[in-house]
Amino acid sequence: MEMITLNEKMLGIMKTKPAYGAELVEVDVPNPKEGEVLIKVLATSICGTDLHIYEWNEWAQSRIKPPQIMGHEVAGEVVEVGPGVHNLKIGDYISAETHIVCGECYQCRTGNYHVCQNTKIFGVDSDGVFAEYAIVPAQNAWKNPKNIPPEYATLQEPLGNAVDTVLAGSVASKTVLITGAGPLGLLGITVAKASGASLVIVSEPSEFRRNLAKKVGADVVINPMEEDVVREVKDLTNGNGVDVFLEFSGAPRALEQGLQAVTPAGRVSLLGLFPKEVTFDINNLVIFKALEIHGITGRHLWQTWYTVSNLLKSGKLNLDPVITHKYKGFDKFEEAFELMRAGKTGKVVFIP
Ligand SMILES: NC(=O)c1ccc[n+]([C@@H]2O[C@H](COP(=O)([O-])OP(=O)(O)OC[C@H]3O[C@@H](n4cnc5c(N)ncnc54)[C@H](O)[C@@H]3O)[C@@H](O)[C@H]2O)c1
Ligand SMILES: C[C@@H](O)[C@H](N)C(=O)O
Ligand SMILES: [Zn+2]
Ligand SMILES: [Zn+2]
Repeated sequence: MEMITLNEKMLGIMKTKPAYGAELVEVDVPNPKEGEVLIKVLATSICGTDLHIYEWNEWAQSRIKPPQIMGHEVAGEVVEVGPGVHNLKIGDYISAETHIVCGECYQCRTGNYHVCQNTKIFGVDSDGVFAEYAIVPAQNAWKNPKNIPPEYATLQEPLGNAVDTVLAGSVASKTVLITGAGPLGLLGITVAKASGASLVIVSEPSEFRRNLAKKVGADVVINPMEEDVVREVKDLTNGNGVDVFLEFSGAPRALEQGLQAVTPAGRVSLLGLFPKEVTFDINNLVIFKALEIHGITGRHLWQTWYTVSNLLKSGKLNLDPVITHKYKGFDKFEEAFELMRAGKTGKVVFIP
């Protein structure tokens, strides 16, 4: 095993108890076991899932077992390599695919790792990366080029969600409606523009996020609380409706409007998670329109990481306006979570 001298203690944001919030605690720097590496965290970002864990919603109560270090989006440098790791060495810069798949179930053995029946999520089902150091399973590491800024490299995992949604079909030269300009919708906008969409229309109730959507590259923004989304979309597309509808909000009304606004035989990709069952006119809005509909979950693992990495290297992604908050250290983590809760952020990044 390769080793270098490290601090013995580290600061980390820990879900210490089954209740609202989290605590900044000092804990031992962990040791990598068989098949694992220890990284020094260079940047880490907050995902909506971390917010749910922070808020301790129903899903978090059923899944998370405190005490646990939170966080799963990361860019780091390998500082210690555990036994049996041959693909990584000290000094490598890595990020992490968060879905740990079994490789043995029907889906894995037929190439559908993104829906592995035994998926464990790193940072959700195990300690995560909101800390100065973190353990990453070597099989889930993605090697980063050294010239990618850590605050971009940490966004690759959620960028993968956006890539799978936007690029589940072609967008080149097409007209696109995106509903929801939260952190993921914002990433979706830049992926769609970088991939050649001719017109990106964004529906988002929050003025703050509509402004961000504009800065990221949306051609037109609509406030669905005050404007008629379907009429606006039809007016902008010669009455035809958009070629592609990408749902990033999880709002039932947005789903219905998008299905109305997409052109017959158009493509629909659904990433947003709805709070409960949704009712809509499936005959007229899906079947008679002959829509192509995709459910999107996670990423198509490495295939998606290659696409994300190529997009980053192309320099075509406009990520700076998406990163609205950058914190040095974790001291102000409560402020960061509360701002995110209030919808007053794009992506929030910590530089430990
Ligand atoms: N399928 C997956 O694998 C996966 C992975 C990660 C996140 N998600 C889901 O993706 C969605 C987006 O994630 P996020 O972090 O950006 O969430 P978010 O909650 O920050 O963003 C949702 C946005 O939708 C907007 N919105 C609300 N009602 C709307 C309406 N009627 N029309 C248009 N927009 C509306 C909100 O104002 C908000 O800005 C969430 O539902 C999240 O749970 C899915
Ligand atoms: C865990 C979840 O937040 C993660 N971003 C995913 O892609 O599945
Ligand atoms: Zn996440
Ligand atoms: Zn599997």
